Amino acid sequence: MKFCVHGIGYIGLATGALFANNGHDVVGYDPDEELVADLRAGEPRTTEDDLREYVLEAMENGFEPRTEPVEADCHLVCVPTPYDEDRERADLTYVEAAGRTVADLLRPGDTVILESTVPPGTTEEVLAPVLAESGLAPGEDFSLAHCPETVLPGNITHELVHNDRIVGGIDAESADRAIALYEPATEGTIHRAPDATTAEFVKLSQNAYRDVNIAFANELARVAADYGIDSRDAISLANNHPRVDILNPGPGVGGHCLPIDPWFLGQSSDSLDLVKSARRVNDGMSEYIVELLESELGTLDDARVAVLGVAYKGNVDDTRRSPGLRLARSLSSRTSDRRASALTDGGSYVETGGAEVRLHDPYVDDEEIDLRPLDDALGGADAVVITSDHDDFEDIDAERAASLVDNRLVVDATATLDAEEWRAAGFDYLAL
Ligand SMILES: NC(=O)C1=CN([C@@H]2O[C@H](COP(=O)(O)OP(=O)(O)OC[C@H]3O[C@@H](n4cnc5c(N)ncnc54)[C@H](O)[C@@H]3O)[C@@H](O)[C@H]2O)C=CC1
Ligand SMILES: CC(=O)N[C@@H]1[C@@H](OP(=O)(O)OP(=O)(O)OC[C@H]2O[C@@H](n3ccc(=O)[nH]c3=O)[C@H](O)[C@@H]2O)O[C@H](C(=O)O)[C@@H](O)[C@@H]1O
Repeated sequence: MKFCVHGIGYIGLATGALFANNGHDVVGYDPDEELVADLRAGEPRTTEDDLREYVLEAMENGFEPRTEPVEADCHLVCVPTPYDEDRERADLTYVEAAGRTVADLLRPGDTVILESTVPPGTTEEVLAPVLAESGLAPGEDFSLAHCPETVLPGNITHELVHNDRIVGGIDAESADRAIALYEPATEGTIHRAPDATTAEFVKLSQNAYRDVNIAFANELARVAADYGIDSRDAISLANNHPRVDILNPGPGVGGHCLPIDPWFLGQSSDSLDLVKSARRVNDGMSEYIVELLESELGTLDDARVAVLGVAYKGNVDDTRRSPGLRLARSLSSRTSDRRASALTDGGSYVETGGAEVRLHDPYVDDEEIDLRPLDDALGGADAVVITSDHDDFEDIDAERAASLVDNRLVVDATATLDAEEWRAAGFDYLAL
């Protein structure tokens, strides 16, 4: 069968490779010429070694990256769906643009599947009308379904094949057709949702659930500190109960999914309450760390803070909505304008006064972020904060760090370091 995947970033690339490695003829269309050229040169943009291998295997199996879309039996839409902070709505312009491209190529009998994460109702109310501009009727002349992607960055290749999938069609035949495509290619169970809107809702519920669970862990961390106990010990003990599974506290929730999908979920509803509170708790963690540092150091004026980790989580290079960058902004704006510390989005770090922040991250390569080598970041620091649980950070030599800093204080927000080793090197070691 012939596939055209629209958008071959993190998700489209992996999904295109999945279908190519399962015997289909797949074109990966992306307007980003550099991305396509890199791929054609055998350089997929991924830090995951097994995904790189999987994509290269797919290219040997005929997966073809192109800057032009093609006619296909199945169009898979994997374009970005960012959150528009000003309008407080999902930005669906990429979905609409992809829809128009598909409409120009659509033939009777084709199948269109939306994989991008979208607010409930998008497949039926936004994508279907755009596709209908082709002159073909959705559900009658062609099939249309939503099959949300659920892979975890860091473990994409495994989850691509093994995760269960949810498929919701705009009618029964659309769902049947989509299920028939995913079933032979994956080892997880394919679950049929009653309709596309339910499938969209389910995907957002999964991410909102995780966000709320992490918020609970973050709240427990703050409460545990008031009792002078270790929240992670307590959570680990609590999780021995057969029906309790609390996640880990940390410096806040980053990435482009967990912090925005709860807002997609509530886009056309006034009933979000707990989910909204969870967002506030998670976004408040950077301010909590600032206050912790302030109480330990007395003042942040003229303090130098080494923030280790600008990736949104461990072992990835993605800095979207990075808790480390958010903390850096809060620290650097602390004295000049407290309100600036309530900034909610990613973007590069801008110094505006307050503490001097030095950033280090061995996984990130981004010219717009002033990243320093480790020794430079630690040199003369009054405090060190760990904000990404990178494996590399476990190997930082505590004795060497002690010899570089001015003041031996470390806040290990991700519980990545060996506490005993850092205490033995003379550090005040604080975890969340
Ligand atoms: N990255 C992740 O871990 C996950 C992402 N998702 C969702 O999948 C969707 C895609 O996300 P990513 O792959 O991370 O985004 P990405 O930004 O890595 O890739 C999207 C690609 O689409 C291309 N594109 C933009 N407009 C296009 C158009 N009109 N036609 C064709 N291509 C176009 C871009 O050039 C880009 O290469 C989003 O809705 C996201 O929320 C879902 C699960 C996991
Ligand atoms: C329900 C679920 O597990 N969703 C996944 C999530 O991927 P993502 O990488 O964003 O999730 P994550 O590993 O929980 O990380 C998100 C953020 O949460 C933080 N985090 C995570 C777990 C934890 O116990 N404590 C914590 O603070 C991380 O450090 C990070 O800043 O969102 C992805 C997506 O939808 O894009 C989705 O495909 C993935 O399966």
